[in-house]
Amino acid sequence: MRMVDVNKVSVSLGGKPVLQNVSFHLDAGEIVTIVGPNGSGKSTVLRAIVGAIKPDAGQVVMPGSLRLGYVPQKLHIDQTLPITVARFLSLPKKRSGAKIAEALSQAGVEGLERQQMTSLSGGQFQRVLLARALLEDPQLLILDEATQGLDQVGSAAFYRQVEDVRASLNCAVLMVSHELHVVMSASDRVICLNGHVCCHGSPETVASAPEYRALFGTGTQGALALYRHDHDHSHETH
Ligand SMILES: Nc1ncnc2c1ncn2[C@@H]1O[C@H](COP(=O)(O)OP(=O)(O)OP(=O)(O)O)[C@@H](O)[C@H]1O
Repeated sequence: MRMVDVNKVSVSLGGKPVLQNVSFHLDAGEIVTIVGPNGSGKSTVLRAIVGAIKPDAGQVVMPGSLRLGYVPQKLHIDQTLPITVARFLSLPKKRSGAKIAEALSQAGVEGLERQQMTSLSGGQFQRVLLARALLEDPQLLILDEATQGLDQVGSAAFYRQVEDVRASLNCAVLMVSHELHVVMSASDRVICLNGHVCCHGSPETVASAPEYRALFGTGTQGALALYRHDHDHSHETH
């Protein structure tokens, strides 16, 4: 089932063209990753999808009833502000203890309710943000650089959690990341953006596309193979 159609979208910001004629789609249950250099318009596409920006041309088509969950890059919580995880998850909407416990468990951080937000590790914090998005019971989960500040092992673990969430909720996932080899391996399809769609397809197709290599070099594919090996726990000889 078609979930989101980004149809020939162009956006200018501050008089500068940021997106030109960008088209792609997202089907139910798919994990799609947008990669691209700094300033290539990745966040702008997400903002157009969530309705925070109106395209100058083209349109984003999706069912009006679509439930979205959004995981931001980072959220700053004042170190002096005492707030527990359970309370944080009950803002702005009051949530039942059972619903909070379920979302934390789906995000892989069961039992954190009574911890202070400021005492969480980087990985736990991002998972609490994931839990917050899951409280919406999303049909589409959007993640914008959700693992900034985590090390590579932490990022890989986070994106594996996202794959588990997709498998159990059957939601579509659209994410943006700089960690090419990690996110690409967790994706069904990859869109390489640089103001326009440079190339798209399976992670392997994109990693070997000349347009992608021109932007990112050739280093990624080896890392991709390594991560896949790691991730599958397959032990065939290569
Ligand atoms: N409100 C704004 N006014 C003017 N220019 C903007 C505005 N927001 C973003 N831009 C510009 O639009 C371009 C694309 O920004 P965007 O944040 O979408 O890129 P990105 O690919 O997500 O970048 P990064 O990887 O650095 O997060 C950048 O050149 C940025 O400076």
